[in-house]
Amino acid sequence: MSDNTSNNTQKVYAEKANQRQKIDIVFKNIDYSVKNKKQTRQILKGINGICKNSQLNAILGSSGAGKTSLLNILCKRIQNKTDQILSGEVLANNSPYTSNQFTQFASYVMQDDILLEALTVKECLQFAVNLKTVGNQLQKAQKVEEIIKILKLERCQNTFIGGNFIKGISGGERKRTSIGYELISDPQCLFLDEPTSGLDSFTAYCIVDFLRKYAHNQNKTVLFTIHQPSSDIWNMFDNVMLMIDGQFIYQGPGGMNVLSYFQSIGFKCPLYSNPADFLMSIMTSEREINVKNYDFYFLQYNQNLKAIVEADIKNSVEEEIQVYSNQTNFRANSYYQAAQVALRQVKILKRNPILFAARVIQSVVISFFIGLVYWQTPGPTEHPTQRDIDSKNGLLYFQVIGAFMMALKPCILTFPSERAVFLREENSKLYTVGPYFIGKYIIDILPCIISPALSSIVVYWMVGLNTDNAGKVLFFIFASSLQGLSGLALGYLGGCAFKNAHIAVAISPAITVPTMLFGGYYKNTGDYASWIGWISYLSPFKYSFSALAQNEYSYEGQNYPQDPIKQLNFDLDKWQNIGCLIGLSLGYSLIAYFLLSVLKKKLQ
Ligand SMILES: Nc1ncnc2c1ncn2[C@@H]1O[C@H](COP(=O)(O)OP(=O)(O)OP(=O)(O)O)[C@@H](O)[C@H]1O
Repeated sequence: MSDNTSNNTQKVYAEKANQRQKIDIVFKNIDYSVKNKKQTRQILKGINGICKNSQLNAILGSSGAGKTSLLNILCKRIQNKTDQILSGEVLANNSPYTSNQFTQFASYVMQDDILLEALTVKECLQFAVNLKTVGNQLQKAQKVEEIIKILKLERCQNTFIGGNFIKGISGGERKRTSIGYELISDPQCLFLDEPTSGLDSFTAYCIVDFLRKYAHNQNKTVLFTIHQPSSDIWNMFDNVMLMIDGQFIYQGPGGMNVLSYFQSIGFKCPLYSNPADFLMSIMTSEREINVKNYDFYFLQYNQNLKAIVEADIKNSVEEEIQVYSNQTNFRANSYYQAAQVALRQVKILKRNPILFAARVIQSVVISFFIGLVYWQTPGPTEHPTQRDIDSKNGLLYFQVIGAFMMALKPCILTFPSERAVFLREENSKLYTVGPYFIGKYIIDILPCIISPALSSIVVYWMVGLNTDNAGKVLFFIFASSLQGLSGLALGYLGGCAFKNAHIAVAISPAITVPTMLFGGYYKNTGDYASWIGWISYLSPFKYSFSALAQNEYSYEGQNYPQDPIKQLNFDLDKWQNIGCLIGLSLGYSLIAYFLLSVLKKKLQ
């Protein structure tokens, strides 16, 4: 970015900053414990503190000290529950806030950069701008440009985020994109969990430098946890909190002040040491001598610093937070949210043409082989034997399984990874569950319909199925496509229920195999034991097999002497089966939607 542009951007922000409200975040007597079957473990032990506006506030501490827990509590990600006991007060300008209110004045950049790999940096930011800001397309595009410039993402703005399948941007660029995502709503407070982890020292410096300017020039409150900052980064902190074992041993101005304090209590930093390294060396629980000193640190903190922190808390800003009353925080309507999610899903589909083509080619090739195996199976006018009818039943059931599996597998494999993106975006209030679900579902339907439709056409003509009228062919395609949708619905259900794709894939046969067994092909529908036969009503295979069989076996002229429909013992006509299939798919989709809603609540 040229210096001129940078200066102009800074000027605009400085002007805006004068009109913005300052927010101090205060926490009092925070006690946090987690319970498991065996024990209760206290993670934060009655701590008080303040994160001042217009300052860069950093939390440092030994591993497992409770830094992320504190951050999560301030960001309202941890609530009081049976296995998590939380007490104390968290205040913004001296008022408590809810998780929803938090998103109106603050944003949280989590440690993991959860972004969709098939989108470019610019598209990611554009998506967030569309859903989080008001204005016309031009203004929104300008906002994206602005964020890209501020975060120095110009060079990689059109590069894919990347991941397992697509080569993408670097770790530092990912982190800056994640920060950009949260900056879109121009929050007054920004919380970040280890924003420099895994980055080289220069990239880490650039990120902290940006955060410092952001806090200073725009009166923002910035708080983050950090491990092993370099001396350059250390010198940028305005306010430092040092934490050990759920308690503070220092809280106050950064830089030399911290070292002076520790020198005053008998711990002098060697002349050429990095201050952060020195502090870590006296805090880490790996050294026995440190652990012995912990009580001394706590005592000194209580005697020398606690009162100062409490005085700071008393003097913190008390003005009522304006965003609550101004309603400046924008949220797009549900239709717009669904449309944006759908458009993004189209992009993702288009970015994976090989995957899409593979699905189509696979279904055509498999259908071709099915066609060869069942080539011109005799119809009612060709003196069919019982074996011919059995073969045709096999073909119809195979068609039903194929349509189902081709929709289920890709969905169950990809949904768990997109679930993390959903949770992050939902928590950032980009959209609600309903519009997300509908927007994604509408687009995911397309490949699930196209593959069975193509496969139906190939199979139909090669096998020589019922050609009484065009309606028969169309019905076959329609029923096969609907069966694909039921596979998609069960795929969503599995994907929503399990966090990990491997677990979802491993467990899915536990649902699909029983429903397959009760589809009416492997055992006659009239022969199931009554205590277990009810499972057949939950089987999409039963309805689609029955619909296809009734479509096939009802000829206008001469019919099969054996009456295959009677043999199969189906009790519903073909349209009733279609109705049940639609109902079942909707039911599975609703359960998936419900699971997604529960999941969302869990994260908050
Ligand atoms: N929900 C939980 N259940 C059980 N233990 C937990 C839970 N949350 C946190 N802990 C434990 O509490 C301690 C503090 O965790 P936290 O993530 O806050 O530490 P941290 O200071 O951020 O550590 P690090 O720097 O290593 O990330 C850890 O020992 C962690 O294992």
